[in-house]
Amino acid sequence: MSEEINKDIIVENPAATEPSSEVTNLVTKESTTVEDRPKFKKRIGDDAPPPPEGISKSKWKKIWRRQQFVEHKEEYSQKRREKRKRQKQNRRSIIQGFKDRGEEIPAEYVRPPRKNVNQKPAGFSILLDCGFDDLMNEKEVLSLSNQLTRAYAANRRADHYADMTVTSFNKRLEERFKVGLVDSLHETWPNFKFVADETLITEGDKDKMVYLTADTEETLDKIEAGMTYVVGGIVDKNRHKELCLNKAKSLGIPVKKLPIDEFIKIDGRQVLTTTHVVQLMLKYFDTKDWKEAFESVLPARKIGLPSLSELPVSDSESDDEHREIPAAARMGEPSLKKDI
Ligand SMILES: C[S@@+](CC[C@H](N)C(=O)[O-])C[C@H]1O[C@@H](n2cnc3c(N)ncnc32)[C@H](O)[C@@H]1O
Repeated sequence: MSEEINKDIIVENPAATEPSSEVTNLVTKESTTVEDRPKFKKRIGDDAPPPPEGISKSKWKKIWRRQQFVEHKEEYSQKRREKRKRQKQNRRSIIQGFKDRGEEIPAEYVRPPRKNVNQKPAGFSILLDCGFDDLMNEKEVLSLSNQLTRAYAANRRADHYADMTVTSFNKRLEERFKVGLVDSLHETWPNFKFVADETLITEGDKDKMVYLTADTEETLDKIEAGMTYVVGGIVDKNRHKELCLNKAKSLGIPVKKLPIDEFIKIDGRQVLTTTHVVQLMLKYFDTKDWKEAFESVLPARKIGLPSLSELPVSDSESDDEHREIPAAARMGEPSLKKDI
């Protein structure tokens, strides 16, 4: 099980200390007594014992968290299932309440459809260059396969769909789809092909191609019909610096980065996940507004807004549905925080 899932598990902290004044201000002005104050959720690892000598506090937290997760895996899964069930029931009863009162169901309770029936072709192509199998470990290949399924889902929902192809679909990535993801029926996905080689990249018309990479000063201003955009299909925690830049250079393909600085301030590195890049391109093409695309696709924490776990929560489970979270998360897609 990935650390990603581990980190997302939050446990009630019965012995929670009083919230800081900064956080309290965010909560509610009426909360004056301790009993009134909303409960705070605490992440596993926050209550780790003091670190052994020679290990930093943050590293120790990670080790502790992983250990706790392994030991209590089944218990956590069970809690998660129960919580999801309660949330579902809660949501259903709220919706039923609106129906019973003959009121319109508010937008936040209406789930976006899984596929967009009014889609139009965008006229541009995306090549997901997955020729980096040898540079990933098993977990990263698995993560990449999940990212591809999310890229496909995004392409199904967008108002304009791109023509997408996964290249170098061989080795472990192919194996993963043929075994673990066999039920996804990937071979039947519309507008989403899988090819074993990379001739579409190596022999494509370079004048109509852009290889996207964070490692360049050239900025991509707009997404244009008729163009082919290559996005690196790799999860490497940026171990392999300038990998795609160098590949593009060696093939004579122009490189460009997303116009992040022009529109938002990103906390940390500007290397995004493959899926986020695809989602951003689709969103931009639909809206022609980079700011909106960045704000709706990237996780709040990444662009300097409070993340889910930092926000105070009330007793009501349904409050989870009202927090400020990116569109992708609102659609029930897992965070890609650790997936780059
Ligand atoms: C996780 S990154 C891969 C990082 C890898 N070390 C590299 O050298 O590109 C996945 C892909 O998303 C695209 N990408 C990530 N951040 C980007 C950015 N800021 N601008 C343009 N493309 C980006 C690139 O195509 C990149 O190969």
